[in-house]
Formats: sequence, C-alpha cells, structure tokens
Amino acid sequence: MKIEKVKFDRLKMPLLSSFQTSFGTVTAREFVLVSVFGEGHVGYAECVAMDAPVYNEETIDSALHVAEQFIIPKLLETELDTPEDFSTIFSWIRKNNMAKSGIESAIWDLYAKQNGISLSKALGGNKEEIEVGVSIGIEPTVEGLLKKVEGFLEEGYKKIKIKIKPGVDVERVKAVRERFGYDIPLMADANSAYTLADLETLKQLDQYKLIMIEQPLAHDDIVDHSKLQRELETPICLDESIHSLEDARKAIELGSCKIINIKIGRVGGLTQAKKIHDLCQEKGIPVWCGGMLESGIGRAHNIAVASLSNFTIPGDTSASKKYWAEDIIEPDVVLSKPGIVTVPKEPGIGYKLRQDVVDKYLLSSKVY
Ligand SMILES: O=C(O)CCC(=O)c1ccccc1C(=O)O
Ligand SMILES: [Mg+2]
Repeated sequence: MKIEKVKFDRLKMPLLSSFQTSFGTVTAREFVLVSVFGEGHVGYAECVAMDAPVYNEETIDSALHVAEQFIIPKLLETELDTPEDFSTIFSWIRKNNMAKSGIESAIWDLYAKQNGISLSKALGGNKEEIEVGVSIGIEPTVEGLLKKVEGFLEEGYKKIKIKIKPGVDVERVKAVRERFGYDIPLMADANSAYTLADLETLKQLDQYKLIMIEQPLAHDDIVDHSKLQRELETPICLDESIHSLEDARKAIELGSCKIINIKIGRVGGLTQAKKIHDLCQEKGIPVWCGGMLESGIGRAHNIAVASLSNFTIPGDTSASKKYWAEDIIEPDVVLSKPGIVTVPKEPGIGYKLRQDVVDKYLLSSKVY
C-alpha cells in the first residue's frame, strides 16, 4: 500500500446536549477528520484527541504537530504491506496514541476499501450486530438524570453508564436503582476522580450491584486499582490506565481490573486495539468499546472493532442522534433494533462522508 496524500480537516460540531465528566464539560466537540488517499480510494478516520489534555496528555494541536513532524513525512515515502506495518514503523514514537490512531485507522479503512471488504471483516470481526449502551454525563439534577435514563431505556439501550465524581455518586446510583430496579445493566464511570482515601464511598456502591465501576482511581495507576479491586465486589473496568498491550498485561496480572474498556484512539490504533482484545480473550477478561464523543466517522470504526468476538459487553457506541443534530456520515448510525447496531457489510467503514455537513462545521484544512 502506498499512501499518496493525507488530509486533515479540523471540525467543531455542537453537541445536542452538553456532556459533563469529573474533568470538565464539553458543549461542542472539536476533532480532526483524517483522509488518506491511495489507488483511487479514500480511507477516513477521526483523531479523537480533545482540545485540552484532560482525558489524556494529548490535545488536537499536539496530535497535529506529531502527525505533521514525525508521521506524515515518513508515511508518504513508505510502502506498507498491510495496515499492521504502521504500528511497527512508528513504534519509536512514544505515546501520542491518538495522533497515531487517527492516521492508522484511516489506513485500515483504505485497506478494506482497496480489497472490497468491510472493515469489520478486515479486522476479523464475526458479529453482524453489536449491542450498544449509552454514557450519560453528570446531570445538574437527579430528576434530570432519571429522565435521561428513562428515555434511553425506552430506546432499548443495553447498558446505562452514568458519570460520577466525589459528592455526586452514591445518591445518583441509588436514585437510578430505586426508580428502575436492579434488572437494568447499570455502571458508573469516575474518570479517575477518587483515591484510596475514598474507599468507604466506593464500597458503599457495592450494594447497588453495578455491572462495573470504570476508572475510579488515578489515570496512570494500576497498583492502587489492584488494592481496590480486592476490597470491592463490583468489577473494576480500566479506561484511562490502559494505553498498550503491555499495560493490559500488567493490569490483568496484578488483578487491577476484571474488565477493560478499549478505545481505539487511546491505544494507538486498530492494530493495538485488536492485540489487546486478543490478550483479554485469552485471559478471560471481557472487553467493550468506549467512546470519545465521536462523529460518525470515529463511531463507524468503533462499530467495526466491536464486531470482534470478545467485545461481549455493550459499548458506548450510541446512535448518531444521541450526539448530533446532523452527523457527517450517511446513513446515520441508528438502532436497527432496540439497543442494537447492525455492522455494515459494505467496503471499509460502510458509511459515506457527508461533505455538506463537513463544510458546515469546518475550521481549517491541510493537505500533505
Ligand atoms: O458516548 C461516548 O462517546 C462516551 C463518552 C464518555 O464516556 C467519554 C467521553 C469523553 C472522554 C472520556 C469518556 C470516557 O469514557 O471516560
Ligand atoms: Mg471512561
């Protein structure tokens, strides 16, 4: 494979409803749409870095810098046998996983299109449908939260994740359980907002039988998580702490989690995502696909990766209309049945780019 040209379109799209986590509030999502060109085809992906380094160390600007200075010049003069070569060639670049992933995932889409197969098939996915859930931010009021939960349950979403932070935690989980009972698949995501000093609060959550608690402790920790997991009945799921196959191996070995959230961007691309998936499968650790408030392009990649067999827990890959007034893809990501998204069979990601919508939200473009 020869990459003939790379294009970055920087977009800013307003979210239908603002999204609050323990690290801040997002009202509009700024991101980079990546296009890679080769043999008459175009592969698309999304760089999911955020505008500030609050989720991980990257920002949109840092990702663009790393891509422009260290990835693109080499990429444009290199012949790849398969998309897997990308992560080998650029393994010398430490971290900056979202910068790598934006380009690597676009190459996977290009590869699948050049070979006339779906991205799901190219990755070795074997599911025709995936189960999906929703991630609900910290709502201003309990009543507001309950209303959102009710709406998403009516749409059939198969997992309800609510964001928590110190002071907005036990009472929220309790309220959801009291209103909707113990049969709904409920979990909480703390985005690293607690420490072991909060053990008593975290233990109180056990009584509400959450399917998991996601990343309760520091973003760079696996040691305290392993101590915490020994104190909790609720399974811990790691998100922020897992950047690589090695991180996953160590966390599993230490008993720091029982579940892993795989985000393609956080781990540096689809090749690494697949490797972590395979390791987890071998070790009996179920995985699910997390989200970064993606546009339809990033969402399409999430759908494809979630079609791999060990993605046994519904992911945060919700329908387009949970996020956007208009998505940049055609068709929208929709629930084909309650809580189900059908994995496209068309070549590549299986969704077309809506250039009219891209143009509407475009901040700047650059071609290499
Ligand atoms: O709906 C989604 O895309 C998931 C949203 C979400 O939970 C999230 C969004 C931005 C950054 C981090 C996270 C997270 O999973 O921790
Ligand atoms: Mg998370």
